[in-house]
Amino acid sequence: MLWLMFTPRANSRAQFPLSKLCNILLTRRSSKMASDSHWLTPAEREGLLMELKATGWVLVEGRDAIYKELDFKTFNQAFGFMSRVALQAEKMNHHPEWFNVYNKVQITLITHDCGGLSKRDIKLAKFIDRVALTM
Ligand SMILES: C[C@H](O)[C@H](O)[C@H]1CNC2=NC(N)=NC(=O)C2=N1
Repeated sequence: MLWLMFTPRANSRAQFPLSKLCNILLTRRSSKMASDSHWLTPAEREGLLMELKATGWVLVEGRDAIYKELDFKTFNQAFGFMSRVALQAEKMNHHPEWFNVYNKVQITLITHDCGGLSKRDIKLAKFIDRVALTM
């Protein structure tokens, strides 16, 4: 009788069956695979990089990243710009590497998860260009 009282419930595993665990792992894997679709094909990459280079983005040496320097009239404008970009970056779960002094903002975009440029960098770069035009 005492043995029965201290033995874990025989069916405790049934509350979290192996099939449920497999489903969770498979779902994780497929959402990771979905994020792989953010890769650029060589043709996409060439075209999109041409567009971005025309607006002042350059390729970083020794790293598959893009870089741009932006000048504003005041610190307030630079910081206002950064605030708008920060909100978008958070929405996209894609964050810039950036540096600000007074009215200047230097931005590097790269996808750390894949160690290179992805569609997310292009999307954020285009957003950055649009916001900069409104400041
Ligand atoms: C775990 C989380 O999804 C990652 O660290 C996100 C967050 N922000 C990110 N930002 C950038 N620029 N690249 C990433 O790969 C990245 N990954």
